Amino acid sequence: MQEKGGSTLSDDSRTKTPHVLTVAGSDSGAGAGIQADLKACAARGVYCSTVITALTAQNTIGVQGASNVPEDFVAQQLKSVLSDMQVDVVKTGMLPSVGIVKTLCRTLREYPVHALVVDPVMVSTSGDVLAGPSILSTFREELLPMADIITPNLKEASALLNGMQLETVDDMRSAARLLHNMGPKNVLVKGGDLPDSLDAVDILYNGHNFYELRSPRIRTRNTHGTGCSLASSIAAEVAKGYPMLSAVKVAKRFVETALDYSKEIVIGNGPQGPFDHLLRLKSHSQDCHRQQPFDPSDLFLYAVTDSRMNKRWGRSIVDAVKAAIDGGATIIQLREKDAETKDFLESAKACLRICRLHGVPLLINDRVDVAIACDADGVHVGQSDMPACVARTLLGPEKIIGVSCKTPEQAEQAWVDGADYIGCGGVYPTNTKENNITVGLNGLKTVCMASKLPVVAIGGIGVSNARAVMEIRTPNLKGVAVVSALFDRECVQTETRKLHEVLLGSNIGST
Ligand SMILES: Cc1ncc(COP(=O)(O)OP(=O)(O)O)c(N)n1
Ligand SMILES: Cc1ncsc1CCOP(=O)(O)O
Ligand SMILES: [Mg+2]
Repeated sequence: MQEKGGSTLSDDSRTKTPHVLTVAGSDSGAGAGIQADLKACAARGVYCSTVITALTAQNTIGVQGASNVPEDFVAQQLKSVLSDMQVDVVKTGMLPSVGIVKTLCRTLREYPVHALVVDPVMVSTSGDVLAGPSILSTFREELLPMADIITPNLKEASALLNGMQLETVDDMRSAARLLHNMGPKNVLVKGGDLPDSLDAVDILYNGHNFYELRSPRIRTRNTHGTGCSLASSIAAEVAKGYPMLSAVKVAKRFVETALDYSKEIVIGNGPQGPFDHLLRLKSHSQDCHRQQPFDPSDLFLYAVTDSRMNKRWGRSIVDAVKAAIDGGATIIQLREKDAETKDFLESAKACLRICRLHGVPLLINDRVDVAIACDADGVHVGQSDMPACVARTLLGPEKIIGVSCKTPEQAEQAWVDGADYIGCGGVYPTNTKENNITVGLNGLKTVCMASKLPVVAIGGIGVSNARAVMEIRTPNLKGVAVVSALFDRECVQTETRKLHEVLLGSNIGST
């Protein structure tokens, strides 16, 4: 690894960030090329710098135009990055001229890196030529011998082997051996285009062993950029320090997961769409998305379910949630301490559909994993649950996070951790939560005054005392959270409605 660089910090004061430099062409449609490399590296948690070799005008239909970057400007970009930025792995994609390949090889000799991943891009997935045959001999003589791995598809392997026919897995093994003789340490021949195969088969050869890497073929239109993404994901794993076989396996699993996730996304009108590296774009029907960012007035009447109570009264969680919403609940928390994870997830998905239809946010108590799995609107965590800052990292910036707090210090920490609201209590004694210390109205007031976040009061609250709670009248107190007074009753809807009226009568939520 090269050590050149201009930092004034001493080495032991720095944490090394894994860094991939991609040397490739720009794809205006952002499915492949530099753009795919950036997304793949971001998804794999690795920094990615970029040297652009060509600009292409392309979309899901094909490549409409290409313009090479002048060789000396490619050289300048390479030098800028490699002389300063502690690159671990260089990954190459579209190298459109002999001059650019030679420039790259020369610069890598001057600034050696830990590993070189070569995706010998020649033809785009749409069939357009991105690097002509004139380049083949320079690839063979200069670039391939420097590579730690090359990742040709069948067409590229065949072109590098003077048109050798590749139709079977045995052919792929022979090709891998012949390509290995050209100098790269590892060869991954990708068999995605192999005819008559149910599985996708790739062959990895390291000069000693063949590895046949099989996975189910994913039927999707959205495969544009898979080659670039696989190569940059391999580069990312190698940059993290993984050995080549592990890097290839993890990279393949990542690309397959992303392809499978993106099977149905629709971008562009052409035959080959891009896929979603960050696993975020899958379309949910309009009514399935929470429309609004968190609104503190949602805390007005906060219904918190309890599986034991619902069981006692012979109703499902879904029925309980429906009834609470019909009675006027403004936010729901599923607090299912006894449920099996699988059942909890199923119930959560069903409740989420109802909540989304009514525009009521649904949070999950304690279980960040369940919240992620069902795409709930957020979580509520206590002082001994997953820290809110960790939940925030896992859930992302848009989800709602509530934290239980009994003191101003805890409220301050919740704010620092990126929470959206705090739940303060038990205000009154409760049988719903064992060994829970009661803070009383004074404790509630102290926390509300100190908190930078909106507050919902919880613990022993019902129709008879909700008004007294709200009458502490601090601007931060936005509502009450209630379990037994709603769910340990015969008719959830009636009890919720009564509480709703009391709260409206106390005229809060408007402050
Ligand atoms: C709105 C609200 N406030 C407080 C709590 C209590 O959370 P926690 O302290 O984690 O206790 P459990 O509910 O997990 O027993 C809450 N659930 N909701
Ligand atoms: C979960 C929780 N956290 C503090 S008190 C409490 C229980 C609230 O239940 P109830 O509304 O039945 O008193
Ligand atoms: Mg908890």
